[in-house]
Amino acid sequence: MSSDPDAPSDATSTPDASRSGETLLETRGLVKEFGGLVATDDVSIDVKRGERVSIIGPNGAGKSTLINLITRRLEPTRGDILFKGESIVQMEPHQVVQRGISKSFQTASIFPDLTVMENAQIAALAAEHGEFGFNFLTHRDKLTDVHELAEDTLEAVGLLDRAHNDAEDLPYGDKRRLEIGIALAAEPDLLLMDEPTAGMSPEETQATVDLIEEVKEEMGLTFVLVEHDMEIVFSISDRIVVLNRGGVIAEGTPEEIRGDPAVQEAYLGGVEL
Ligand SMILES: Nc1ncnc2c1ncn2[C@@H]1O[C@H](COP(=O)(O)OP(=O)(O)OP(=O)(O)O)[C@@H](O)[C@H]1O
Repeated sequence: MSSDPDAPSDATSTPDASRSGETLLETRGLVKEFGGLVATDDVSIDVKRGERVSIIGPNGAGKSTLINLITRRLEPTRGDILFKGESIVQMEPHQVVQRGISKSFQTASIFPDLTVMENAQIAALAAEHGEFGFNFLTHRDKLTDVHELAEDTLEAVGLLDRAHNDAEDLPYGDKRRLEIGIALAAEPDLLLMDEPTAGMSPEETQATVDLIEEVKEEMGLTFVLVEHDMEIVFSISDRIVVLNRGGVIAEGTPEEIRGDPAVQEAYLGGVEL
């Protein structure tokens, strides 16, 4: 348990969630080569606790590759990734999740035949047990925790009234909300989102953006977003990192990025953002 008197009291916060300003994630000289192709070219970025950072760039710029390196789905060719000051490049993907990095919109994160509540419970159970294994003596308390966590998660993403529907019967936008919920059930410090609004109607997109804002406010979450929709990027980000051909060509606040001629040239061929 936390002895930090400043620690927020809600169940979803970690004991050190109040240390905003601390660097949570850092990549150092990160390189990923696929054969002769340099997909990630010497990328050094940092993300502070509580920040909302968007990664933008043209098709093939290396955005998804960077996310997949951070989640350890891809092996870097060179460089280091630090999370809470600890190198994670030798870790397995599940260990990275345990350290507090969660990615939403992973393919097939939903079990379609199970109810919304069962999906949330499985995610909460995985978060509770993780690599620590199953402890028979604490089974009862753990299960109570899991039920509460699943319920809190569904409430946070606005799906509690659909808890007993089969996941496959949810409308598309609600499925994406459930995916966010599944990622949140792991109680991450850092949420990575790769194109969360892809394939959504304008209404669903707005609802998802509102949800991301709510979650950020309620949970004090730090997130890194890959998104093509510039309206979303400019409205939601504290800071924007621009990639082109694997390298960082600009970094700054939405205002700074909007006025950056190099970004306009590289990213949109000179069209004003
Ligand atoms: N597994 C892979 N094997 C070989 N090349 C790859 C692989 N994954 C990505 N690439 C290449 O690396 C480069 C960066 O791809 P990546 O998917 O990271 O870009 P992106 O910025 O996410 O693009 P998009 O916006 O189109 O999703 C591209 O040239 C891509 O073809």
